[in-house]
Amino acid sequence: MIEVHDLTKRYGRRLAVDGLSFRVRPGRVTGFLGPNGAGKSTTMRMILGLDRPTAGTALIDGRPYRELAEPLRRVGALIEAGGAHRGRRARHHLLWLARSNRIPAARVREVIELTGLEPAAGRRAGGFSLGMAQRLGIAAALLGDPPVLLFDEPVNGLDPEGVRWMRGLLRSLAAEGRTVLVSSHLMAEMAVTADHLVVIGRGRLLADLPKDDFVERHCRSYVRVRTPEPERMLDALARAGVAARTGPDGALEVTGADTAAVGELAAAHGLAVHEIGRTSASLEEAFMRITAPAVEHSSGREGR
Ligand SMILES: Nc1ncnc2c1ncn2[C@@H]1O[C@H](COP(=O)(O)OP(=O)(O)OP(=O)(O)O)[C@@H](O)[C@H]1O
Repeated sequence: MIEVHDLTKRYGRRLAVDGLSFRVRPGRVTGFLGPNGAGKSTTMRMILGLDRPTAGTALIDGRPYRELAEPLRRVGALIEAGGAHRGRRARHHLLWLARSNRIPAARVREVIELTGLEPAAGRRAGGFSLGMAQRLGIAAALLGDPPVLLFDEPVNGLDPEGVRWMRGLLRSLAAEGRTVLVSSHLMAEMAVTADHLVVIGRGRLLADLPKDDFVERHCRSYVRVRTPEPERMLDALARAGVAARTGPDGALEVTGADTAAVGELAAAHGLAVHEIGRTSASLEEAFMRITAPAVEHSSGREGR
């Protein structure tokens, strides 16, 4: 488990992380979401002891990172692709890491297999594609078989096959009962990968809830209906006491009535219907709506 309590980081006049508190539980993928500059990387760096908090605490299984004995066996992280010396061959990099952390060499073979790194294991890390560098970074993170894993924007720059592989890996690590925290600035990506969402903006917590609850709470569901006589349709709906509004493309968005009721109302008024169906606002729209104030505030204050 990861516990962040009142975590704050100030860089000069800029508050990168501002009194953040949340928990990351085992057995599920927790998506750590926020627009660019929201403070995700800074938070992860503080959890990993790479940055010192201005205030507050970040604990892994009840202890700060610096107090963990054999940290590679407690927590693994992919913070930036690779991390290996460019001239060093991938297998040698992993063997060196294993040796310096008293991890048996047999585990190196296992993580190479697990990450699909075999074809590149004998090559120098400097010539790696981003996809291979990511796999090497993940192999290193998994070396100590840690119960807690952090990934900072792991799908950035990956091709579709790499993205699919990464999603599967994150899900299987969580299914094994590990604590998995994954940052992203793309809601659509977390929608397919995460079970739980922690959303931040401008260093502050905006939402912390199961993904399904997020969808239910923020993704308004409505009946979309297109008719050549929208004004008459709006009038009929209003007289029936059903809320509706005109959407951006001219179709009507009706809430509080199901498809059948809307269709029957149209028929009763002799209105032609060209299109009708239930739809819901996308997760991406909901994410933009929630984080928009933080983004606007940020560009206003920082003059970016
Ligand atoms: N070492 C640093 N010195 C000064 N300011 C920093 C430093 N690191 C981060 N910041 C600032 O802190 C804020 C949060 O940055 P951070 O990288 O944590 O955000 P992020 O959510 O990870 O964004 P991104 O997705 O763009 O990486 C930004 O305004 C950034 O410019």
